[in-house]
Amino acid sequence: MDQEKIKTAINMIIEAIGEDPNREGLIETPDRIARMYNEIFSGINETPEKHLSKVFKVKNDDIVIEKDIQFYSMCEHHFLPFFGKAHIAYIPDGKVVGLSKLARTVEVFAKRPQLQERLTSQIADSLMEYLNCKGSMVVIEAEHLCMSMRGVKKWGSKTTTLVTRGVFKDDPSLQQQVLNMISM
Ligand SMILES: Nc1nc2c(ncn2[C@@H]2O[C@H](COP(=O)(O)OP(=O)(O)OP(=O)(O)O)[C@@H](O)[C@H]2O)c(=O)[nH]1
Ligand SMILES: [Zn+2]
Repeated sequence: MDQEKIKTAINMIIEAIGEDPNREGLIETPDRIARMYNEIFSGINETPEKHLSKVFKVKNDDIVIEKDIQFYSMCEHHFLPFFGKAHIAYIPDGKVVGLSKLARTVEVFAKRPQLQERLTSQIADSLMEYLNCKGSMVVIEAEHLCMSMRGVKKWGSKTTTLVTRGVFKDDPSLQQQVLNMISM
């Protein structure tokens, strides 16, 4: 990531909104924002492959659910945060991953300029691709600051997205089982 370019751009934004980039409180702001972008956009050039390739062999093919994985992401339209919880379910095919790797996968895709729909499908697709599981289902519930602090200003509204892949795709009873377990 080009830290110097971010600093120059933020400096210009500060000037453009009619503020003084040299006043005490703002003087370090371009540098702070450059460091912050480095952190919150750290998933741009990452893939979850390294997290999902360390697997443990199992004999069963019973459902695994990791729910309430909290995340923060950035709306690509306004560069404002959206945040909430991701719930991941998958049906293994002879191998499972460490539970933390599911949360790491969420982080890789959340730390980019995003759309909630894309975030949801990227997580589901990467489980299919790297874990070769029989099916994956991802539900994300989130609040978008671009909906609450500006524009339409609907504070507290939530967006829910659901993606199913593999054996979950055409099995409403399996999907219902996951939804029941998520709401436990
Ligand atoms: N589908 C989807 N839309 C999103 C997401 N994040 C933000 N948006 C929407 O993106 C849209 C961008 O609409 P535009 O009309 O281009 O921008 P705008 O004039 O700022 O729109 P308003 O928010 O209605 O003021 C808005 O409706 C946002 O609510 C997301 O994750 N998924
Ligand atoms: Zn937005």
